[in-house]
Amino acid sequence: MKYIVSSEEMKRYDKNTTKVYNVPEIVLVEQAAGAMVNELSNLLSKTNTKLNIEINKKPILVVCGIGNNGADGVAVARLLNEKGYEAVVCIITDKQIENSSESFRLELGIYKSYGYKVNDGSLVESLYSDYQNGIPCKYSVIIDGMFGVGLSRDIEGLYYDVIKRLNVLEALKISIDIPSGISSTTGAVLNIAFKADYTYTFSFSKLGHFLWPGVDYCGNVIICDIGITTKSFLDSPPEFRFLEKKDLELLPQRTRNTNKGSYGKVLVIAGNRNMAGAAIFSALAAYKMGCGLVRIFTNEINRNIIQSVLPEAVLVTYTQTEEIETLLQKNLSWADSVVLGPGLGVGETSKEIVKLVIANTDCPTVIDADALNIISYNDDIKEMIKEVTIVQNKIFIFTPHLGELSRLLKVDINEIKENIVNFSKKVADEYRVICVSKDAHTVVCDSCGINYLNLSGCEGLATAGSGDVLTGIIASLLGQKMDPNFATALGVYLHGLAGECASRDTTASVMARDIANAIKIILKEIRY
Ligand SMILES: NC(=O)C1=CN([C@@H]2O[C@H](COP(=O)(O)OP(=O)(O)OC[C@H]3O[C@@H](n4cnc5c(N)ncnc54)[C@H](OP(=O)(O)O)[C@@H]3O)[C@@H](O)[C@H]2O)[C@@H](O)CC1
Ligand SMILES: Nc1ncnc2c1ncn2[C@@H]1O[C@H](COP(=O)(O)OP(=O)(O)O)[C@@H](O)[C@H]1O
Ligand SMILES: [K+]
Repeated sequence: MKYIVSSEEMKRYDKNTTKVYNVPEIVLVEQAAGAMVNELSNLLSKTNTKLNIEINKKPILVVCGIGNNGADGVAVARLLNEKGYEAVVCIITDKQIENSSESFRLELGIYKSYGYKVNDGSLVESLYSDYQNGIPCKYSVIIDGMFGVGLSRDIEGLYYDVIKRLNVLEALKISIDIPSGISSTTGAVLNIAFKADYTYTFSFSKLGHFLWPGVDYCGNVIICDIGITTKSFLDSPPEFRFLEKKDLELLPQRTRNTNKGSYGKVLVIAGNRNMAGAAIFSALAAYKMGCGLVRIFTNEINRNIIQSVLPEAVLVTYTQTEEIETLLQKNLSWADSVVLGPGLGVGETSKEIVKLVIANTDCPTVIDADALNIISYNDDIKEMIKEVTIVQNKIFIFTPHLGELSRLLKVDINEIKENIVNFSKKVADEYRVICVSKDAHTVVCDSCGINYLNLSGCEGLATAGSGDVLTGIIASLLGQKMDPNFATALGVYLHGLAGECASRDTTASVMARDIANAIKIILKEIRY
Protein backbone atom coordinates (compact mmCIF):
# COMPACT_ATOMS: atom_id res chain seq x y z
CA MET A 1 0.00 0.00 0.00
CA LYS A 2 1.27 3.44 -0.86
CA TYR A 3 -0.15 6.88 -0.19
CA ILE A 4 -1.33 9.32 -2.87
CA VAL A 5 -1.71 12.93 -1.80
CA SER A 6 -3.73 15.95 -2.82
CA SER A 7 -2.17 19.37 -3.31
CA GLU A 8 -3.41 20.52 0.11
CA GLU A 9 -2.01 17.44 1.84
CA MET A 10 1.40 17.75 0.16
CA LYS A 11 1.66 21.40 1.12
CA ARG A 12 0.76 20.49 4.71
CA TYR A 13 3.39 17.71 4.84
CA ASP A 14 6.04 20.04 3.35
CA LYS A 15 5.19 22.56 6.03
CA ASN A 16 5.21 19.96 8.83
CA THR A 17 8.67 18.88 7.69
CA THR A 18 10.03 22.40 7.92
CA LYS A 19 8.10 23.61 10.98
CA VAL A 20 7.97 20.48 13.16
CA TYR A 21 11.16 18.70 12.11
CA ASN A 22 13.14 21.90 11.42
CA VAL A 23 14.30 20.87 7.96
CA PRO A 24 14.84 24.17 6.12
CA GLU A 25 12.79 24.46 2.93
CA ILE A 26 15.91 25.06 0.86
CA VAL A 27 17.27 21.69 2.02
CA LEU A 28 14.11 20.02 0.68
CA VAL A 29 14.44 21.86 -2.61
CA GLU A 30 18.08 20.75 -2.89
CA GLN A 31 17.11 17.16 -2.04
CA ALA A 32 14.33 17.26 -4.61
CA ALA A 33 16.63 18.57 -7.31
CA GLY A 34 19.43 16.15 -6.38
CA ALA A 35 17.13 13.12 -6.39
CA MET A 36 15.54 14.18 -9.66
CA VAL A 37 18.86 14.81 -11.42
CA ASN A 38 20.13 11.37 -10.35
CA GLU A 39 17.08 9.72 -11.86
CA LEU A 40 17.07 11.96 -14.90
CA SER A 41 20.71 11.36 -15.76
CA ASN A 42 19.96 7.62 -15.83
CA LEU A 43 17.24 8.32 -18.36
CA LEU A 44 19.38 10.69 -20.43
CA SER A 45 22.26 8.23 -20.52
CA LYS A 46 20.10 5.79 -22.42
CA THR A 47 21.02 6.42 -26.02
CA ASN A 48 17.63 6.49 -27.65
CA THR A 49 15.09 8.16 -25.40
CA LYS A 50 12.76 9.81 -27.88
CA LEU A 51 13.06 11.00 -31.46
CA ASN A 52 16.65 9.71 -31.50
CA ILE A 53 17.59 12.83 -29.57
CA GLU A 54 21.30 13.18 -29.07
CA ILE A 55 21.22 14.65 -25.60
CA ASN A 56 24.89 15.59 -25.48
CA LYS A 57 24.85 17.59 -28.70
CA LYS A 58 22.05 19.98 -27.74
CA PRO A 59 21.45 21.84 -24.50
CA ILE A 60 18.63 21.31 -22.00
CA LEU A 61 16.07 24.05 -21.38
CA VAL A 62 14.59 24.41 -17.89
CA VAL A 63 11.49 26.63 -17.90
CA CYS A 64 10.83 27.99 -14.41
CA GLY A 65 8.08 29.87 -12.59
CA ILE A 66 8.96 31.88 -9.51
CA GLY A 67 7.47 29.62 -6.82
CA ASN A 68 9.16 26.56 -5.35
CA ASN A 69 8.49 24.49 -8.47
CA GLY A 70 10.68 27.09 -10.19
CA ALA A 71 13.20 26.83 -7.33
CA ASP A 72 13.44 23.09 -8.04
CA GLY A 73 13.90 23.92 -11.73
CA VAL A 74 16.77 26.33 -11.12
CA ALA A 75 18.48 23.82 -8.81
CA VAL A 76 17.98 21.05 -11.38
CA ALA A 77 19.58 23.23 -14.07
CA ARG A 78 22.59 23.92 -11.85
CA LEU A 79 23.08 20.24 -10.96
CA LEU A 80 22.74 19.20 -14.60
CA ASN A 81 25.46 21.71 -15.50
CA GLU A 82 27.62 20.31 -12.72
CA LYS A 83 27.15 16.85 -14.20
CA GLY A 84 28.47 18.06 -17.55
CA TYR A 85 25.20 18.74 -19.40
CA GLU A 86 24.56 22.19 -20.78
CA ALA A 87 21.39 23.43 -19.13
CA VAL A 88 19.88 26.91 -19.33
CA VAL A 89 17.15 28.45 -17.23
CA CYS A 90 14.31 30.45 -18.69
CA ILE A 91 12.16 32.33 -16.14
CA ILE A 92 8.51 32.84 -16.97
CA THR A 93 6.72 35.43 -14.87
CA ASP A 94 4.57 38.50 -15.24
CA LYS A 95 5.56 39.62 -11.76
CA GLN A 96 8.58 41.29 -10.20
CA ILE A 97 11.21 38.85 -8.94
CA GLU A 98 10.60 40.28 -5.43
CA ASN A 99 7.31 38.38 -5.51
CA SER A 100 9.09 35.06 -5.88
CA SER A 101 9.42 32.46 -3.13
CA GLU A 102 12.39 32.72 -0.82
CA SER A 103 13.81 29.40 -2.00
CA PHE A 104 13.50 30.54 -5.59
CA ARG A 105 15.57 33.66 -4.87
CA LEU A 106 18.17 31.62 -3.00
CA GLU A 107 18.44 29.07 -5.80
CA LEU A 108 18.66 31.75 -8.46
CA GLY A 109 21.44 33.46 -6.47
CA ILE A 110 23.41 30.21 -6.25
CA TYR A 111 22.85 29.46 -9.92
CA LYS A 112 24.04 32.87 -11.01
CA SER A 113 27.09 32.70 -8.77
CA TYR A 114 28.21 29.76 -10.85
CA GLY A 115 27.94 31.96 -13.92
CA TYR A 116 25.16 29.94 -15.57
CA LYS A 117 22.79 31.58 -18.04
CA VAL A 118 19.28 32.95 -17.38
CA ASN A 119 16.75 33.82 -20.10
CA ASP A 120 13.21 35.15 -20.13
CA GLY A 121 10.04 34.31 -22.09
CA SER A 122 11.50 35.73 -25.31
CA LEU A 123 13.55 32.52 -25.62
CA VAL A 124 10.35 30.45 -25.89
CA GLU A 125 9.07 33.00 -28.40
CA SER A 126 12.12 32.53 -30.61
CA LEU A 127 11.96 28.71 -30.36
CA TYR A 128 8.36 28.90 -31.47
CA SER A 129 9.23 31.13 -34.40
CA ASP A 130 11.97 28.61 -35.41
CA TYR A 131 9.32 25.88 -35.22
CA GLN A 132 7.02 27.84 -37.52
CA ASN A 133 9.89 28.23 -39.98
CA GLY A 134 10.68 24.51 -39.94
CA ILE A 135 13.90 24.95 -37.95
CA PRO A 136 14.43 22.04 -35.50
CA CYS A 137 14.32 22.80 -31.77
CA LYS A 138 17.71 23.89 -30.41
CA TYR A 139 17.12 22.03 -27.15
CA SER A 140 17.10 18.26 -26.75
CA VAL A 141 15.16 18.27 -23.48
CA ILE A 142 12.61 20.74 -22.11
CA ILE A 143 12.04 20.63 -18.36
CA ASP A 144 8.88 22.20 -17.00
CA GLY A 145 9.29 23.85 -13.59
CA MET A 146 6.55 26.45 -13.87
CA PHE A 147 3.83 25.26 -11.49
CA GLY A 148 3.64 22.33 -9.12
CA VAL A 149 1.28 21.69 -6.22
CA GLY A 150 0.92 25.47 -5.80
CA LEU A 151 -1.11 25.89 -9.01
CA SER A 152 -4.21 27.67 -7.77
CA ARG A 153 -6.22 28.84 -10.78
CA ASP A 154 -6.61 28.64 -14.54
CA ILE A 155 -3.56 29.28 -16.67
CA GLU A 156 -3.86 32.40 -18.75
CA GLY A 157 -1.94 35.12 -20.59
CA LEU A 158 1.84 34.73 -20.79
CA TYR A 159 1.77 31.32 -19.06
CA TYR A 160 -0.87 30.02 -21.46
CA ASP A 161 1.16 31.13 -24.49
CA VAL A 162 4.37 29.60 -23.16
CA ILE A 163 2.80 26.20 -22.48
CA LYS A 164 1.04 26.19 -25.84
CA ARG A 165 4.34 26.91 -27.61
CA LEU A 166 6.41 24.45 -25.61
CA ASN A 167 3.91 21.69 -26.34
CA VAL A 168 4.52 21.83 -30.09
CA LEU A 169 8.33 21.76 -29.89
CA GLU A 170 10.09 18.51 -30.65
CA ALA A 171 12.11 17.58 -27.58
CA LEU A 172 12.01 15.17 -24.69
CA LYS A 173 9.55 16.73 -22.24
CA ILE A 174 10.02 16.42 -18.51
CA SER A 175 7.85 17.85 -15.73
CA ILE A 176 8.97 18.63 -12.22
CA ASP A 177 6.46 17.27 -9.68
CA ILE A 178 3.40 17.53 -11.98
CA PRO A 179 2.86 18.97 -15.46
CA SER A 180 2.14 22.69 -15.19
CA GLY A 181 -1.58 23.19 -15.64
CA ILE A 182 -2.69 19.90 -14.07
CA SER A 183 -4.48 20.10 -10.73
CA SER A 184 -2.60 17.86 -8.29
CA THR A 185 -5.88 17.16 -6.50
CA THR A 186 -8.35 16.44 -9.31
CA GLY A 187 -6.22 15.75 -12.41
CA ALA A 188 -8.15 18.51 -14.21
CA VAL A 189 -6.47 20.61 -16.89
CA LEU A 190 -6.72 24.21 -15.72
CA ASN A 191 -7.20 25.68 -19.21
CA ILE A 192 -3.97 24.25 -20.67
CA ALA A 193 -1.23 21.91 -19.48
CA PHE A 194 2.33 20.97 -20.38
CA LYS A 195 2.44 17.55 -22.03
CA ALA A 196 5.26 15.56 -20.48
CA ASP A 197 6.93 12.28 -21.42
CA TYR A 198 8.19 11.83 -17.85
CA THR A 199 7.20 13.40 -14.55
CA TYR A 200 9.54 13.35 -11.55
CA THR A 201 7.57 13.81 -8.38
CA PHE A 202 8.67 14.07 -4.77
CA SER A 203 8.04 11.77 -1.81
CA PHE A 204 4.44 10.82 -2.70
CA SER A 205 2.55 10.59 -5.95
CA LYS A 206 -0.28 13.08 -6.34
CA LEU A 207 -3.92 12.27 -7.15
CA GLY A 208 -3.57 14.37 -10.31
CA HIS A 209 -1.00 11.90 -11.67
CA PHE A 210 -3.61 9.14 -11.74
CA LEU A 211 -6.92 10.89 -12.41
CA TRP A 212 -8.01 11.76 -15.92
CA PRO A 213 -7.23 13.87 -17.88
CA GLY A 214 -4.07 14.44 -15.80
CA VAL A 215 -2.85 10.88 -16.48
CA ASP A 216 -2.50 11.64 -20.18
CA TYR A 217 -0.21 14.62 -19.48
CA CYS A 218 2.21 13.00 -17.02
CA GLY A 219 3.86 10.30 -19.14
CA ASN A 220 5.82 7.97 -16.87
CA VAL A 221 5.68 9.08 -13.25
CA ILE A 222 8.83 8.56 -11.20
CA ILE A 223 8.74 9.10 -7.45
CA CYS A 224 11.94 10.58 -5.99
CA ASP A 225 12.57 10.21 -2.29
CA ILE A 226 13.48 13.59 -0.76
CA GLY A 227 13.32 12.67 2.90
CA ILE A 228 9.71 13.67 3.61
CA THR A 229 8.36 10.60 5.36
CA THR A 230 5.06 9.47 6.87
CA LYS A 231 6.26 11.17 10.09
CA SER A 232 5.33 14.45 8.42
CA PHE A 233 1.67 13.34 8.37
CA LEU A 234 1.61 13.95 12.14
CA ASP A 235 -1.91 12.88 13.06
CA SER A 236 -3.52 13.37 9.65
CA PRO A 237 -2.51 10.81 7.02
CA PRO A 238 -3.54 11.26 3.39
CA GLU A 239 -7.09 10.28 2.51
CA PHE A 240 -6.03 8.18 -0.46
CA ARG A 241 -3.81 5.18 -0.99
CA PHE A 242 -3.27 2.58 -3.69
CA LEU A 243 -2.63 -1.13 -3.47
CA GLU A 244 0.29 -3.08 -4.87
CA LYS A 245 1.01 -6.73 -5.61
CA LYS A 246 2.39 -7.41 -2.15
CA ASP A 247 -0.96 -6.42 -0.60
CA LEU A 248 -2.40 -9.59 -2.12
CA GLU A 249 -0.53 -11.45 0.64
CA LEU A 250 -3.33 -10.21 2.92
CA LEU A 251 -5.90 -12.29 1.05
CA PRO A 252 -7.56 -14.95 3.24
CA GLN A 253 -5.41 -18.06 3.52
CA ARG A 254 -6.74 -21.56 2.86
CA THR A 255 -5.83 -24.07 5.51
CA ARG A 256 -5.87 -27.86 5.58
CA ASN A 257 -8.42 -28.62 8.28
CA THR A 258 -11.38 -26.80 6.76
CA ASN A 259 -14.54 -27.45 4.77
CA LYS A 260 -16.68 -25.46 2.35
CA GLY A 261 -18.46 -23.77 5.24
CA SER A 262 -15.16 -22.27 6.38
CA TYR A 263 -14.86 -20.00 3.34
CA GLY A 264 -18.11 -18.13 3.41
CA LYS A 265 -21.53 -18.36 1.83
CA VAL A 266 -22.42 -15.85 -0.85
CA LEU A 267 -25.97 -15.09 -1.92
CA VAL A 268 -26.21 -13.59 -5.42
CA ILE A 269 -29.56 -11.89 -5.99
CA ALA A 270 -29.39 -11.21 -9.67
CA GLY A 271 -30.63 -11.93 -13.16
CA ASN A 272 -34.04 -11.58 -14.72
CA ARG A 273 -35.60 -12.41 -18.07
CA ASN A 274 -32.82 -12.22 -20.72
CA MET A 275 -30.27 -11.37 -18.03
CA ALA A 276 -29.10 -14.73 -16.70
CA GLY A 277 -25.48 -13.92 -17.57
CA ALA A 278 -25.17 -11.24 -14.88
CA ALA A 279 -26.01 -13.78 -12.16
CA ILE A 280 -23.66 -16.35 -13.68
CA PHE A 281 -20.64 -14.02 -13.88
CA SER A 282 -21.11 -12.77 -10.35
CA ALA A 283 -21.52 -16.27 -8.93
CA LEU A 284 -18.65 -17.68 -10.99
CA ALA A 285 -16.30 -14.92 -9.81
CA ALA A 286 -17.38 -15.45 -6.19
CA TYR A 287 -16.42 -19.13 -6.42
CA LYS A 288 -13.16 -18.37 -8.23
CA MET A 289 -12.30 -15.87 -5.48
CA GLY A 290 -12.50 -18.62 -2.92
CA CYS A 291 -15.86 -18.65 -1.15
CA GLY A 292 -17.19 -22.10 -0.24
CA LEU A 293 -20.82 -21.86 -1.35
CA VAL A 294 -22.82 -19.70 -3.71
CA ARG A 295 -26.59 -19.53 -3.97
CA ILE A 296 -28.23 -17.65 -6.79
CA PHE A 297 -31.62 -16.11 -6.08
CA THR A 298 -33.27 -15.44 -9.41
CA ASN A 299 -36.36 -15.69 -11.59
CA GLU A 300 -37.39 -19.31 -12.34
CA ILE A 301 -37.09 -18.44 -16.01
CA ASN A 302 -33.28 -18.62 -15.67
CA ARG A 303 -33.15 -22.11 -14.16
CA ASN A 304 -32.01 -24.12 -17.17
CA ILE A 305 -29.41 -21.73 -18.43
CA ILE A 306 -27.80 -21.16 -15.03
CA GLN A 307 -27.76 -24.83 -14.09
CA SER A 308 -26.23 -25.85 -17.36
CA VAL A 309 -23.49 -23.19 -17.26
CA LEU A 310 -22.76 -23.11 -13.53
CA PRO A 311 -23.97 -26.29 -11.84
CA GLU A 312 -21.79 -25.53 -8.79
CA ALA A 313 -24.22 -22.78 -7.77
CA VAL A 314 -27.33 -23.71 -5.83
CA LEU A 315 -30.47 -22.13 -7.27
CA VAL A 316 -33.29 -20.48 -5.38
CA THR A 317 -35.94 -19.34 -7.82
CA TYR A 318 -39.21 -17.49 -7.59
CA THR A 319 -42.19 -17.68 -9.91
CA GLN A 320 -44.61 -15.41 -8.08
CA THR A 321 -44.12 -12.22 -6.14
CA GLU A 322 -45.93 -13.65 -3.09
CA GLU A 323 -43.24 -16.22 -2.35
CA ILE A 324 -40.32 -13.79 -2.57
CA GLU A 325 -40.39 -12.43 0.97
CA THR A 326 -40.23 -15.81 2.71
CA LEU A 327 -37.59 -17.11 0.33
CA LEU A 328 -35.44 -14.02 0.70
CA GLN A 329 -35.62 -13.98 4.49
CA LYS A 330 -34.55 -17.61 4.68
CA ASN A 331 -31.64 -17.16 2.29
CA LEU A 332 -30.47 -13.85 3.69
CA SER A 333 -30.12 -15.42 7.10
CA TRP A 334 -28.04 -18.21 5.50
CA ALA A 335 -25.60 -15.82 3.78
CA ASP A 336 -22.28 -14.36 4.94
CA SER A 337 -22.38 -11.77 2.16
CA VAL A 338 -24.79 -10.70 -0.56
CA VAL A 339 -24.67 -9.37 -4.12
CA LEU A 340 -27.80 -7.44 -5.04
CA GLY A 341 -28.60 -6.09 -8.46
CA PRO A 342 -26.74 -7.39 -11.54
CA GLY A 343 -29.28 -7.93 -14.32
CA LEU A 344 -32.15 -7.65 -11.82
CA GLY A 345 -34.29 -5.31 -13.92
CA VAL A 346 -36.10 -2.26 -12.55
CA GLY A 347 -39.72 -3.48 -12.53
CA GLU A 348 -42.04 -3.62 -9.52
CA THR A 349 -40.93 -7.11 -8.44
CA SER A 350 -37.28 -6.07 -8.55
CA LYS A 351 -38.09 -2.97 -6.54
CA GLU A 352 -39.78 -5.14 -3.94
CA ILE A 353 -36.72 -7.41 -3.82
CA VAL A 354 -34.41 -4.45 -3.28
CA LYS A 355 -36.53 -3.15 -0.40
CA LEU A 356 -36.73 -6.56 1.24
CA VAL A 357 -32.98 -7.07 1.02
CA ILE A 358 -32.19 -3.65 2.46
CA ALA A 359 -34.55 -4.30 5.35
CA ASN A 360 -33.54 -7.89 6.07
CA THR A 361 -29.87 -8.35 5.25
CA ASP A 362 -27.55 -8.51 8.22
CA CYS A 363 -24.28 -9.19 6.42
CA PRO A 364 -22.16 -7.02 4.08
CA THR A 365 -24.14 -6.45 0.88
CA VAL A 366 -22.78 -5.35 -2.49
CA ILE A 367 -25.35 -3.22 -4.32
CA ASP A 368 -24.81 -2.94 -8.06
CA ALA A 369 -26.41 -2.13 -11.41
CA ASP A 370 -30.24 -2.29 -11.42
CA ALA A 371 -30.45 -2.24 -7.63
CA LEU A 372 -28.59 1.09 -7.76
CA ASN A 373 -30.93 2.31 -10.48
CA ILE A 374 -33.95 1.39 -8.38
CA ILE A 375 -32.47 3.29 -5.44
CA SER A 376 -31.81 6.29 -7.71
CA TYR A 377 -35.44 6.43 -8.85
CA ASN A 378 -36.99 6.03 -5.40
CA ASP A 379 -36.44 8.57 -2.66
CA ASP A 380 -38.15 6.33 -0.09
CA ILE A 381 -35.51 3.63 -0.69
CA LYS A 382 -32.73 6.22 -0.43
CA GLU A 383 -34.06 7.17 3.00
CA MET A 384 -34.37 3.52 3.94
CA ILE A 385 -30.69 2.96 3.15
CA LYS A 386 -29.61 5.91 5.28
CA GLU A 387 -31.76 4.64 8.13
CA VAL A 388 -30.28 1.14 8.13
CA THR A 389 -26.66 2.21 7.63
CA ILE A 390 -26.67 5.06 10.13
CA VAL A 391 -28.96 3.61 12.80
CA GLN A 392 -28.44 -0.13 12.37
CA ASN A 393 -24.80 -0.02 11.14
CA LYS A 394 -25.54 -2.26 8.16
CA ILE A 395 -22.69 -2.54 5.71
CA PHE A 396 -23.46 -1.74 2.08
CA ILE A 397 -21.04 -1.46 -0.79
CA PHE A 398 -22.31 0.54 -3.77
CA THR A 399 -20.53 -0.25 -7.04
CA PRO A 400 -21.78 2.32 -9.58
CA HIS A 401 -20.16 3.00 -12.93
CA LEU A 402 -20.19 6.68 -13.78
CA GLY A 403 -23.62 6.48 -15.44
CA GLU A 404 -25.12 4.92 -12.33
CA LEU A 405 -23.31 7.44 -10.14
CA SER A 406 -24.76 10.25 -12.24
CA ARG A 407 -28.27 8.79 -11.81
CA LEU A 408 -27.80 8.34 -8.07
CA LEU A 409 -26.56 11.88 -7.51
CA LYS A 410 -28.67 13.51 -10.24
CA VAL A 411 -25.51 15.20 -11.47
CA ASP A 412 -24.43 15.35 -15.11
CA ILE A 413 -21.90 12.66 -15.94
CA ASN A 414 -19.40 15.21 -17.34
CA GLU A 415 -19.46 17.06 -14.05
CA ILE A 416 -18.81 13.78 -12.23
CA LYS A 417 -15.86 13.01 -14.50
CA GLU A 418 -14.30 16.34 -13.52
CA ASN A 419 -14.23 15.41 -9.86
CA ILE A 420 -14.89 11.73 -9.39
CA VAL A 421 -13.15 11.78 -6.00
CA ASN A 422 -15.46 14.37 -4.46
CA PHE A 423 -18.62 12.76 -5.82
CA SER A 424 -17.55 9.34 -4.54
CA LYS A 425 -16.87 10.81 -1.10
CA LYS A 426 -20.29 12.48 -1.22
CA VAL A 427 -22.07 9.15 -1.79
CA ALA A 428 -20.01 7.43 0.92
CA ASP A 429 -20.79 10.19 3.42
CA GLU A 430 -24.43 10.72 2.54
CA TYR A 431 -25.44 7.05 2.57
CA ARG A 432 -22.76 5.88 5.03
CA VAL A 433 -21.69 3.18 2.54
CA ILE A 434 -18.50 2.14 0.81
CA CYS A 435 -18.72 3.66 -2.66
CA VAL A 436 -16.83 2.06 -5.55
CA SER A 437 -16.95 4.49 -8.47
CA LYS A 438 -15.92 2.33 -11.40
CA ASP A 439 -13.78 3.92 -14.03
CA ALA A 440 -10.45 3.29 -15.73
CA HIS A 441 -8.96 4.14 -12.31
CA THR A 442 -11.70 3.17 -9.88
CA VAL A 443 -12.17 5.22 -6.70
CA VAL A 444 -13.13 3.46 -3.44
CA CYS A 445 -14.33 5.70 -0.59
CA ASP A 446 -15.76 4.96 2.82
CA SER A 447 -17.36 7.35 5.26
CA CYS A 448 -14.34 7.24 7.61
CA GLY A 449 -12.06 8.81 5.01
CA ILE A 450 -9.92 5.75 4.24
CA ASN A 451 -10.02 5.86 0.47
CA TYR A 452 -8.30 4.07 -2.39
CA LEU A 453 -7.50 4.91 -5.97
CA ASN A 454 -7.11 1.72 -7.99
CA LEU A 455 -4.25 1.64 -10.46
CA SER A 456 -4.59 -1.89 -11.83
CA GLY A 457 -6.63 -2.83 -14.89
CA CYS A 458 -6.72 -2.00 -18.56
CA GLU A 459 -9.17 -1.37 -21.38
CA GLY A 460 -9.70 -5.14 -21.68
CA LEU A 461 -12.05 -4.73 -18.71
CA ALA A 462 -14.35 -2.55 -20.78
CA THR A 463 -16.57 -5.47 -21.68
CA ALA A 464 -20.11 -6.53 -20.78
CA GLY A 465 -20.28 -8.46 -17.53
CA SER A 466 -16.95 -7.15 -16.22
CA GLY A 467 -18.75 -5.29 -13.42
CA ASP A 468 -20.70 -8.44 -12.50
CA VAL A 469 -17.40 -10.26 -12.03
CA LEU A 470 -16.29 -7.47 -9.71
CA THR A 471 -19.36 -7.85 -7.49
CA GLY A 472 -18.65 -11.58 -7.14
CA ILE A 473 -15.01 -10.97 -6.22
CA ILE A 474 -15.86 -8.40 -3.56
CA ALA A 475 -18.72 -10.46 -2.08
CA SER A 476 -16.47 -13.51 -1.94
CA LEU A 477 -13.84 -11.63 0.08
CA LEU A 478 -16.55 -10.21 2.34
CA GLY A 479 -17.94 -13.71 2.84
CA GLN A 480 -14.45 -14.76 3.91
CA LYS A 481 -14.75 -12.18 6.68
CA MET A 482 -12.23 -9.62 5.50
CA ASP A 483 -12.58 -6.05 6.70
CA PRO A 484 -15.25 -4.58 4.35
CA ASN A 485 -13.34 -1.50 3.21
CA PHE A 486 -10.10 -3.38 2.60
CA ALA A 487 -11.93 -6.33 0.98
CA THR A 488 -13.57 -3.91 -1.42
CA ALA A 489 -10.32 -2.14 -2.33
CA LEU A 490 -8.45 -5.43 -2.66
CA GLY A 491 -11.29 -6.88 -4.76
CA VAL A 492 -11.15 -3.91 -7.12
CA TYR A 493 -7.37 -4.22 -7.35
CA LEU A 494 -7.49 -7.95 -8.02
CA HIS A 495 -10.26 -7.52 -10.62
CA GLY A 496 -7.96 -5.07 -12.42
CA LEU A 497 -5.06 -7.53 -12.32
CA ALA A 498 -7.33 -10.29 -13.63
CA GLY A 499 -8.35 -7.99 -16.49
CA GLU A 500 -4.70 -7.32 -17.31
CA CYS A 501 -3.92 -11.01 -17.15
CA ALA A 502 -6.87 -11.96 -19.41
CA SER A 503 -5.85 -9.27 -21.89
CA ARG A 504 -2.25 -10.51 -21.95
CA ASP A 505 -3.29 -14.04 -22.77
CA THR A 506 -5.27 -13.20 -25.87
CA THR A 507 -5.04 -11.29 -29.09
CA ALA A 508 -8.85 -11.26 -29.31
CA SER A 509 -11.00 -9.11 -27.05
CA VAL A 510 -11.57 -10.12 -23.45
CA MET A 511 -14.88 -11.51 -22.22
CA ALA A 512 -16.26 -11.45 -18.68
CA ARG A 513 -15.63 -15.18 -18.18
CA ASP A 514 -11.95 -14.66 -19.16
CA ILE A 515 -11.62 -12.12 -16.33
CA ALA A 516 -13.19 -14.54 -13.84
CA ASN A 517 -10.96 -17.35 -15.08
CA ALA A 518 -7.85 -15.20 -14.73
CA ILE A 519 -8.42 -14.89 -10.96
CA LYS A 520 -6.80 -18.29 -10.45
CA ILE A 521 -3.67 -17.20 -12.33
CA ILE A 522 -3.28 -14.19 -10.05
CA LEU A 523 -3.80 -16.36 -6.96
CA LYS A 524 -1.28 -18.90 -8.25
CA GLU A 525 1.32 -16.15 -8.70
CA ILE A 526 1.07 -15.15 -5.04
CA ARG A 527 0.54 -18.56 -3.45
CA TYR A 528 3.24 -20.62 -5.18
N1 LIG B 1 7.38 23.73 -0.18
C1 LIG B 1 8.32 22.82 -0.01
O1 LIG B 1 8.75 22.60 1.09
C2 LIG B 1 8.80 22.05 -1.16
C3 LIG B 1 8.28 22.28 -2.43
N2 LIG B 1 8.73 21.64 -3.52
C4 LIG B 1 8.38 22.09 -4.85
O2 LIG B 1 7.63 23.26 -4.81
C5 LIG B 1 6.38 23.11 -5.46
C6 LIG B 1 5.34 23.87 -4.76
O3 LIG B 1 5.82 25.17 -4.65
P1 LIG B 1 4.86 26.39 -4.31
O4 LIG B 1 3.99 26.02 -3.17
O5 LIG B 1 5.71 27.56 -4.17
O6 LIG B 1 3.94 26.46 -5.59
P2 LIG B 1 4.27 26.42 -7.16
O7 LIG B 1 3.76 25.15 -7.67
O8 LIG B 1 5.66 26.78 -7.44
O9 LIG B 1 3.31 27.57 -7.69
C7 LIG B 1 3.18 28.74 -6.95
C8 LIG B 1 3.52 29.92 -7.82
O10 LIG B 1 2.69 29.91 -8.95
C9 LIG B 1 1.83 31.05 -8.95
N3 LIG B 1 0.58 30.59 -9.53
C10 LIG B 1 -0.22 29.59 -9.13
N4 LIG B 1 -1.19 29.35 -10.03
C11 LIG B 1 -0.97 30.23 -11.05
C12 LIG B 1 -1.62 30.48 -12.28
N5 LIG B 1 -2.67 29.76 -12.69
N6 LIG B 1 -1.15 31.47 -13.07
C13 LIG B 1 -0.10 32.20 -12.69
N7 LIG B 1 0.57 32.00 -11.53
C14 LIG B 1 0.13 31.03 -10.73
C15 LIG B 1 1.81 31.54 -7.56
O11 LIG B 1 1.61 32.93 -7.57
P3 LIG B 1 0.35 33.64 -6.87
O12 LIG B 1 -0.74 32.63 -6.71
O13 LIG B 1 0.87 34.13 -5.60
O14 LIG B 1 0.00 34.71 -7.85
C16 LIG B 1 3.23 31.19 -7.11
O15 LIG B 1 4.16 32.12 -7.60
C17 LIG B 1 6.16 21.62 -5.48
O16 LIG B 1 5.30 21.24 -6.54
C18 LIG B 1 7.56 21.09 -5.63
O17 LIG B 1 7.95 21.16 -6.99
C19 LIG B 1 9.81 20.66 -3.40
O18 LIG B 1 10.99 21.32 -3.71
C20 LIG B 1 9.90 20.04 -2.03
C21 LIG B 1 9.84 21.04 -0.92
N1 LIG C 1 -10.47 1.22 -19.68
C1 LIG C 1 -10.58 0.59 -18.50
N2 LIG C 1 -9.50 0.44 -17.71
C2 LIG C 1 -9.61 -0.19 -16.52
N3 LIG C 1 -10.78 -0.70 -16.03
C3 LIG C 1 -11.87 -0.57 -16.78
C4 LIG C 1 -11.85 0.08 -18.03
N4 LIG C 1 -13.10 0.06 -18.53
C5 LIG C 1 -13.87 -0.59 -17.63
N5 LIG C 1 -13.14 -0.96 -16.57
C6 LIG C 1 -13.63 -1.69 -15.37
O1 LIG C 1 -14.52 -2.70 -15.79
C7 LIG C 1 -15.67 -2.76 -14.97
C8 LIG C 1 -16.92 -2.44 -15.81
O2 LIG C 1 -18.04 -2.47 -14.98
P1 LIG C 1 -19.50 -2.16 -15.52
O3 LIG C 1 -19.50 -0.93 -16.35
O4 LIG C 1 -20.41 -2.24 -14.36
O5 LIG C 1 -19.73 -3.41 -16.48
P2 LIG C 1 -21.00 -4.35 -16.69
O6 LIG C 1 -22.19 -3.56 -16.26
O7 LIG C 1 -21.02 -4.66 -18.14
O8 LIG C 1 -20.77 -5.55 -15.87
C9 LIG C 1 -15.42 -1.76 -13.86
O9 LIG C 1 -14.82 -2.41 -12.76
C10 LIG C 1 -14.43 -0.77 -14.48
O10 LIG C 1 -13.63 -0.13 -13.52
K1 LIG D 1 5.75 21.48 -13.16
